[in-house]
Amino acid sequence: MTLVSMKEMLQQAREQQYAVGQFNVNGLSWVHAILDAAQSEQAPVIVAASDRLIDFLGGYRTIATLVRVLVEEKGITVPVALHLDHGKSVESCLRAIDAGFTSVMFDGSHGPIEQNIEHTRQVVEYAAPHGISVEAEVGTVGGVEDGLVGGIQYADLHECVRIVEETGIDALAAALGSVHGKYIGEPKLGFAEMELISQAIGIPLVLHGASGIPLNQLTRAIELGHAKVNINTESVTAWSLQLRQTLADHPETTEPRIILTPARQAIEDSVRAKIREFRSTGKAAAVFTQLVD
Ligand SMILES: O=C(O)C[C@@H](O)[C@H](O)C(=O)COP(=O)(O)O
Ligand SMILES: [Zn+2]
Repeated sequence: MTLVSMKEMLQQAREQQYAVGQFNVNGLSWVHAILDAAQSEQAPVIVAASDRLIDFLGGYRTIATLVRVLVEEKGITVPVALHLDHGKSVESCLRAIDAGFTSVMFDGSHGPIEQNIEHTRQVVEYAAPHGISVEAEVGTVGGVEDGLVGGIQYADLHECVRIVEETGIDALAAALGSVHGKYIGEPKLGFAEMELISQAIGIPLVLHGASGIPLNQLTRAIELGHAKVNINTESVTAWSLQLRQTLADHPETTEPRIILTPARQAIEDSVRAKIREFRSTGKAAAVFTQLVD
């Protein structure tokens, strides 16, 4: 299966009130684990590389080639989108598209709304003719984002409507109380604002900072239009806990396969559990129907 844009999979998910998981890549183990979990669950999936990690991962072309080839080599048949997460500039989004990413997020949420709209529009103008989906962000997700610690700033309804209408994006991350990284205390999402924004924009919402959000709040957010849910902290936590455990259990070993295989399995188990929570298990076939229509 070739990589696909996330447009159709998110429209379908929004209509049927489930969510497609976006799982961030932090190394080769993540690509294996995410693809294997999605395939075994027969779920559409979004494999994401965060712009802040592109150099660490070897550059846009390396990531795009790796994911594309691994999908082929593993015989993955479920729909897979390769997404640039938190794209820092118009240029980085364009470079990702040229390298073979099938979806990009332009994150202009730290600047003024006029600039966010203008830059997002430039990304959409380049992406749309290539069949590439675009996500934008309004408001500020709390916690560590792009290496900066910041507070939560709720998305403004009118800014959300403007960015959708003036740019033609496929999905919107509207910050409504979620936090990147670990939550201190119970997360409290703004469901009243979420309902208003979802109805007003009429396109899929994206939930950033979804690790650690209790299932009841996650389910409500999905029912209110979140068709894409981003997970990184839960998978890196599962990976690092297992890695520490394996090293403690086998202090004598220097064999990478022995050290890394259980950690990769821990990521896969964590991704599989999230796919089930998002109710996207078994939805691959339905997305295909939409893709050929
Ligand atoms: O860490 C990154 O660069 C990617 C994340 O921001 C991702 O977009 C996300 O929202 C994951 O949230 P988390 O798992 O709750 O930290
Ligand atoms: Zn995020």
